[in-house]
Amino acid sequence: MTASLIDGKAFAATVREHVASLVAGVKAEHRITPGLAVVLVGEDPASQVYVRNKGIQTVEAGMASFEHKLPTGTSEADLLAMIARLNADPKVHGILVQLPLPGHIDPDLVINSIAPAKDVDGFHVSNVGLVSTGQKAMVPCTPLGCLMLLRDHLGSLSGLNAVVVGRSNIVGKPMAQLLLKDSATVTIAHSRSRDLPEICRRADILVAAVGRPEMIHGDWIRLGATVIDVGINRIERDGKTRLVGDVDFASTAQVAGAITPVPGGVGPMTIACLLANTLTACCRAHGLPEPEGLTA
Ligand SMILES: NC(=O)C1=CN([C@@H]2O[C@H](COP(=O)(O)OP(=O)(O)OC[C@H]3O[C@@H](n4cnc5c(N)ncnc54)[C@H](OP(=O)(O)O)[C@@H]3O)[C@@H](O)[C@H]2O)C=CC1
Ligand SMILES: Nc1nc(=O)c2c([nH]1)NC[C@@H]1CN(c3ccc(C(=O)N[C@@H](CCC(=O)O)C(=O)O)cc3)C=[N+]21
Repeated sequence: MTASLIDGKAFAATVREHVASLVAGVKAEHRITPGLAVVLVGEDPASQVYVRNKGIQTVEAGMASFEHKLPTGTSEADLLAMIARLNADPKVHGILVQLPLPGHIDPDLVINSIAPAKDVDGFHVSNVGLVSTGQKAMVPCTPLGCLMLLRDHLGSLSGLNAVVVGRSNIVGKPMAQLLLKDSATVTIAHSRSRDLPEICRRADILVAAVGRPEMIHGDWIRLGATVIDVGINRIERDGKTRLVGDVDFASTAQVAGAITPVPGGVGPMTIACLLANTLTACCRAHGLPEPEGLTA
């Protein structure tokens, strides 16, 4: 069997177009421009690339982009003060603080200082609680993007065995919550799990969010499974720098029914969902009808 490709890049483009057309409507009818503030502390080159891409795509969708680049040595107090200003700024509907933060700053403290209604990453404890109890929330962008791809590919997830490899607060745990909400039977595996290949072989849906290049092999995959590869790993091969996922694409594509590529899979969906969340936050802030089809 040869897997079909789940084209996240193309799907993300349709999500961004949908967002852009709704943004145009909000601007024309209500004279409101949705705004996203992105805060980057430090010089991490990968983070700089992501932040630049987010800024470009925000503007392309017709929204306002506010980028705040702070030096590595910025104190926690100064960062908290900046977030307080953004919380109070009516032009800012969404706030994203790029992770990871430098070691002297407590990420939980920073994330929980963002106004929950502006927390477009969905990382604030109150959004975590709202998602896990199935209430209206800001849903984390990467898991939301994965869910959109899965629903588009499979229709219903009800009753399917889903295995999430990875239990981070930003990907694994919220992914598991969303799969559970869609009535999948969910297993969360991690570095202490025994016999990971055997656990993965039970999966109708396998979501890999590990951060280990090409760790998951084709012989761990159930025939016909749907594989979502969240991993973004930069490696050296044949003297070139390449981007690979947490799944060994070549061997997995022989067995799976469908698979997301890296690049061009989950990554572009993450940014599309960030734009969608910013529009949703803007509509909620102004009492406008909730945009349809953009959240979980
Ligand atoms: N496409 C996108 O938009 C995004 C991609 N990513 C990528 O996704 C990947 C995961 O990110 P993130 O969740 O932040 O990473 P973290 O490092 O926070 O979490 C990794 C998880 O994988 C588990 N793990 C590590 N090694 C193993 C192993 N050998 N076997 C089983 N489980 C293991 C860890 O287990 P334990 O808890 O026991 O340590 C942990 O739960 C990375 O490649 C990252 O770059 C992240 C965010 C967005
Ligand atoms: N507060 C916060 N929120 C995040 O959502 C967040 C974060 N911090 N820190 C880092 C991770 C990582 N992340 C990615 C987003 C897009 C791509 C993406 O678009 N990737 C392209 C390729 C990009 C390239 O070539 O480097 C692709 O997969 O096709 C990847 C990774 C968001 N993250």
